[in-house]
Amino acid sequence: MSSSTVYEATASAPVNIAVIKYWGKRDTKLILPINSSLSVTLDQDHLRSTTTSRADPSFEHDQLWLNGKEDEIKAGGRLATCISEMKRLRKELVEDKDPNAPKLSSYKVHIASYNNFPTAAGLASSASGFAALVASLAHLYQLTVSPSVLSLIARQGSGSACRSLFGGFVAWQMGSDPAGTDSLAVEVAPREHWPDMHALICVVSDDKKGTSSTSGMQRTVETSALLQHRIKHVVPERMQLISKAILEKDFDTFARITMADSNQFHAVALDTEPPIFYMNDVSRAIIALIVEFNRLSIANGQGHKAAYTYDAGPNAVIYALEKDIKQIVQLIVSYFPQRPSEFKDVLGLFGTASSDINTLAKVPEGFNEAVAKRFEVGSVKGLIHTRVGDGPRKLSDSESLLAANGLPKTLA
Ligand SMILES: Nc1ncnc2c1ncn2[C@@H]1O[C@H](COP(=O)(O)OP(=O)(O)OP(=O)(O)O)[C@@H](O)[C@H]1O
Ligand SMILES: C[C@@](O)(CCOP(=O)(O)OP(=O)(O)O)CC(=O)O
Repeated sequence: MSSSTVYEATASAPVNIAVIKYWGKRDTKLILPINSSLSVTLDQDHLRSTTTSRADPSFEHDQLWLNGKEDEIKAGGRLATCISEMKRLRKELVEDKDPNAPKLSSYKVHIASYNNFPTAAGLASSASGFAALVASLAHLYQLTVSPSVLSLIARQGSGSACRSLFGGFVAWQMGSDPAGTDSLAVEVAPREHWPDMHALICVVSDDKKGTSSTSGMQRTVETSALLQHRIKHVVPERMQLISKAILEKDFDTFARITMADSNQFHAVALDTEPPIFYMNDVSRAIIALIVEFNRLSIANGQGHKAAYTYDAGPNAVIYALEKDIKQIVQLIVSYFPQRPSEFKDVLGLFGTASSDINTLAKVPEGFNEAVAKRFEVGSVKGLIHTRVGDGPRKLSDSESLLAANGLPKTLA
């Protein structure tokens, strides 16, 4: 190849939201968890990180820009670890075997990434972000390795990121090797297995910056006795039961376990010294609505029709089957009126009538309206309707985020 060859690749990666939560590390440097976890990958047509990586002998440092702003790559930090691990794979798997392969592992990289949703707003941007980083470097370095191998590296960026290397329903097996070689993500089922699994994300206003997942989970490991019970006696059985429920498309069991595990995660947060609160009054009101909604559907012989889950923040993610999502949106907006412009009917749920979602507010027949008070406009500041999605995608050169001079296009 000529000296003007551009070595570059662009990839996008999805967000994932756990139904069996990862909370606690046995090794903080390698990011090895104290329990296995399981998640649903969300559709990157709606929420995604896109990353372009370029290797060039003229670059002086490894540099990364996130949403157009340079993010420092600290020596020994998570970004530096992921980049150096990917360079190591390039050298071992490609350059050491083929003397003609360009020595890309010795070049510095420029990386530009863009999240199409708010970064660090509790929407798992670190998960899609590190998965997109690893996926773009894997294409740049022409590595023919499985997503599970790449998940070993994404894990060292942010634990939950390892699950975003697959679409569909994904388990992160905790493993037992102290070096972490068996702590990786595996596919439980692809999205095509259960495509009518949908999700409604309720973005809850949150002015205060809470406790980060990284520091919060370490405090829980150090101080919570309840966490020891959870990891020994609760999670292993739940992993089995929810995997089976997914394989059998048994939504009722899936929903029961999902909600129980979210509740227990927030219980171990409360059992931490000093206690950690991630949910607020809005979060708890959404729980009350879903519990009452399920009480009705169980009474009608249909079992659970909705499952809430909360990560390290007040936002709710409600999993439900496609056929039930419309009713759930109508219920949520009757307690949490929306600014008309905020609701994006991305999946065309309401057809043309969706210009003001509030006109469609409705509670189901027999619903006990006293289970929660009605909130002000903006308490839930946005609803995102999405569904189970696929794993990282390779994008074309025309979607590159880097300009010819090696800087992000937004800056060039
Ligand atoms: N596209 C990206 N590329 C590389 N790193 C990213 C990207 N997006 C986010 N990150 C990293 O993740 C950090 C945000 O992660 P953080 O855990 O604080 O928030 P979150 O992932 O949105 O929320 P949570 O993990 O609690 O659900 C950013 O500061 C950045 O370091
Ligand atoms: C509550 C969670 O979302 C916690 C995610 O923690 P992170 O993966 O953000 O933590 P680090 O490994 O320290 O980066 C549960 C989950 O996603 O399983």
